Amino acid sequence: MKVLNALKKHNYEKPTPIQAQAIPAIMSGRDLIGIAKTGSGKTIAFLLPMFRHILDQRPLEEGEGPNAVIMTPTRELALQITKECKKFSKPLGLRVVCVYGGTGISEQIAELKRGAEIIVCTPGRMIDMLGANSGRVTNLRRVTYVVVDEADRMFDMGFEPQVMRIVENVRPDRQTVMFSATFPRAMEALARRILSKPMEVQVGGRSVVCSDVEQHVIVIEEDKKFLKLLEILGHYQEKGSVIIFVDKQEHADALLKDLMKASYPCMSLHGGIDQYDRDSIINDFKNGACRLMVATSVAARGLDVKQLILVVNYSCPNHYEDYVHRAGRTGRAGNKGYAYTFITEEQVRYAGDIIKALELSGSSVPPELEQLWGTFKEQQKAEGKSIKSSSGFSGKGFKFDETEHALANERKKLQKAALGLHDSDDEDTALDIDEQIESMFNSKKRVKDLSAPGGTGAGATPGFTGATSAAGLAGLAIPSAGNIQKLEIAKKLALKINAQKNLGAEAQDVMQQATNAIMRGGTMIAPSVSAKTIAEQLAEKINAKLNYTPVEKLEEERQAAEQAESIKRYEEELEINDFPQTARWKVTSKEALQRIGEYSEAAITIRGTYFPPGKEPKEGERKIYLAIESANELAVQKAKAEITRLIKEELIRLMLRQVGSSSNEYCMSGKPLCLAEDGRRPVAHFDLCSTPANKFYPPSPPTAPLQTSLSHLTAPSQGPKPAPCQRQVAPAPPRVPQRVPARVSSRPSLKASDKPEDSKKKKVPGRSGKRGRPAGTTKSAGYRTSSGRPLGTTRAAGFKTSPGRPLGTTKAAGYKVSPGRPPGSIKALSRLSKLAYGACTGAAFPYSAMHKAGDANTKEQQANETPKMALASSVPQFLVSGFPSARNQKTPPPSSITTAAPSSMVSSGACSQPDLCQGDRQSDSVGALPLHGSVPPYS
Ligand SMILES: Nc1ncnc2c1ncn2[C@@H]1O[C@H](COP(=O)(O)OP(=O)(O)OP(=O)(O)O)[C@@H](O)[C@H]1O
Repeated sequence: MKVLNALKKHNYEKPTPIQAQAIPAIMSGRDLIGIAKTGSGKTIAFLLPMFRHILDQRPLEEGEGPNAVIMTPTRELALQITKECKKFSKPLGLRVVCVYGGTGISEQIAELKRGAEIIVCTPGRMIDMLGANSGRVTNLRRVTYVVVDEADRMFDMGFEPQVMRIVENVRPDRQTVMFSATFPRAMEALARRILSKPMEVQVGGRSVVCSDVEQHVIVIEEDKKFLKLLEILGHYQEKGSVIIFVDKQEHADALLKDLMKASYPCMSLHGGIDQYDRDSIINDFKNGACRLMVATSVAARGLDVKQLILVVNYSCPNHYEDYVHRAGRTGRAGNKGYAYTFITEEQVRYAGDIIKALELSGSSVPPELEQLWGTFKEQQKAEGKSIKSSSGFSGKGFKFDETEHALANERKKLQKAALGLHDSDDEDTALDIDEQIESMFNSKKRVKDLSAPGGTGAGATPGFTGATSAAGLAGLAIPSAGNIQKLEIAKKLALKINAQKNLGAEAQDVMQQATNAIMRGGTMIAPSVSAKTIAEQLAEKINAKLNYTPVEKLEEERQAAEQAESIKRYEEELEINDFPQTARWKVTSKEALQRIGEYSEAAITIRGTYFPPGKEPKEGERKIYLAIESANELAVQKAKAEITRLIKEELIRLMLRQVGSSSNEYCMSGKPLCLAEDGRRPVAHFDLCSTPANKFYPPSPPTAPLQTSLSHLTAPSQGPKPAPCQRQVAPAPPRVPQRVPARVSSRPSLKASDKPEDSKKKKVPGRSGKRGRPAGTTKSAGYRTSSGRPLGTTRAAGFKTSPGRPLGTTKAAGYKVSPGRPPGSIKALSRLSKLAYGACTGAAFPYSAMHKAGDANTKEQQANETPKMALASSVPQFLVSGFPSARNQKTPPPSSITTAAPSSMVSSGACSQPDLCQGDRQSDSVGALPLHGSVPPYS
């Protein structure tokens, strides 16, 4: 009833087609992929079933995390969904928190601590939150409903590792739903890994421009574009709001200035703008305070502005999906809209996608565009080149310009490598990393057999013999401290066998006599053989001939095998000395060791000494290594796999950073990114995982091309020493050898240079304060507030400036620059680095470790936390009206609902990527349940 009232209040009179079909399907408890055109109301389609789902759960208790998590690719979209969600959550008494990057984390932490049933988030900040305050801010233990909005984008470059990391830490029998207007098949296959037997609801075409959008494409010369824009604006501006899309941040700022000069008040929105300003720009645009906005594709998805009448693609979109989403900012919720696209002859390679979009949506293709494309195709054919579709998801990623495109490709390859997904063309990258890690580990394995004094060390390697290897009985004649313990065990075994056989001392067998001799410390003499032993041996011979095994012997063998098994010890050593410092930190910190130990149930110790590059250990010394030990071979393998994963993740992060630095990247001083003296980038630079203040190093020599080999990360630099940097205030940390105690269990005592960054709290004198505040000044010293406003002024007082924008200037004056970045400089590469960040933080909470870390009742608790399915009877009547049989049917009936191929179909060739389609979860009871059933408890 409360939902119904809210629907009425916001004039939602009847469900849109996607809502009518997706809502009952989700309420039946199934995982779902929902595809429908832009502006068709997908948000409500996943929100309404979510409220029902949450209301069926027991209330949250103190310290418990949310019931539902909604993930989106952009901050603006996260805010928009939160707003939409609040329309319903307030009357229902549910709490929503929006967790997104670029803004103060403390407010979000405070909100989360108060408790929230729903979190709407961007994945990167969500990972931060999960790791914050040792997981005490929020957790995923109560999450049973997960939404991935704009799912294709979320599984495109950049977000996938983060999304996966979050989803993998939610209980496996969760309900997961995904929505988008575009969903290329390749992306869908990837996304299906987190779904369980999903239904697919597709309304209209798969990736088609909404039919309410009238599309126009104009082939035009670059220098005539602005005049044409003014002509179009003159026609449409007074009818509603207008958004103009450009390809780059600097183009957005330049066009903004030109439009201001032409007396069009406008704003610009792009990734280089401070998040506080981005939020207020969106607000102003949505409420009509400003009706003209120049934006990059950051505003292409999800943005819902009711009165938006016109979209102008001032720069031609460089992939199909981008075109569909940009055009979809208008013509929403049944309203009419217009989209104009400028394309120059130089951009002819994008013409194919535009033609495809026009054709699929039933619009006419202008003859000059067709002609341009035809000529291009012929040219390509003559040159023997093939023409590919520039879908954003066929390995090309989300392009800004050619350089960024190349960098994005490299990033994508590395991310795929991290996830173990290989394309034919990037297979070598993944293999390279795995092989190189394995070879750098220089792994040494051994199995210690402690079941008998003469036990052999299987797979023993040089340097591993000694106590455990049986060097013959003669070798055992001088018992060492090590073998006394083992001999003791052997003795007990022998005594036990004798007791079972009821043999006297005179009937001791050969081994027992040998043991006694050893324990006495003397040399072994020839064993005396009793008549009973001889009789037994004879009996054994007869039994062997008759192929008969006495029952007692069988039992005895079983017990012996059990005993032997229980005292086997598996060991493996992984050398980590030559990995980059941060990679070593990742696996040697106290928390990491503890976590890996808990997860794998193996003991991990740090041994040896760190040797810097070029130094070799002397005799008797060993380079730093991790020793994994367990009585269970599987535990050792698990620990090794986790260590490898952590190292790989860190190496990939470092390589991604290298990708970012292989172009003009700006450090906070506004100068090109500086490298450390050894040619590496300063560790803390853009590294949001580490807490120390930013380091400033001398400007780099010309950047080297990207290398996917690990050698450049580990080998010392040969390059010339760069000139001193004006802002250099903190020298690179000295690389000194350090000794690590021979056996350190969970608390390694590492020296400063090998300690995790966050443990170094020392402030370097003279280092600048936060947000570019000069050292020594504080906020209260009147310098400025955290958002760049002079102290004492309020936003309302008209001082709402971004950091760096001169006071009194307006956003529209084009001064909106991020701190330290010169106006007009692009920040896309730092954004790439930030995206890479997910690869580094997310590892902190493997599912099992997280659940183990909780209290002892975790499993019991989880069993009680069964996600109950929402009942179809709760579907608001108005929603069901367009869908009358929804209440009584087990599966939604309309023919437009296509149920996704079950695994059996997949394996029979229904899908080209069966391995991906089958998903990780083999069995899922949710999908198989009838409409009114309930999900079995998770245990
Ligand atoms: N049943 C309904 N009746 C009327 N308006 C609706 C209904 N459902 C949603 N809307 C409105 O339609 C607009 C578009 O909805 P929404 O943003 O959910 O679309 P979308 O499909 O998610 O679009 P995109 O693919 O661009 O993200 C919103 O303004 C929303 O309030």
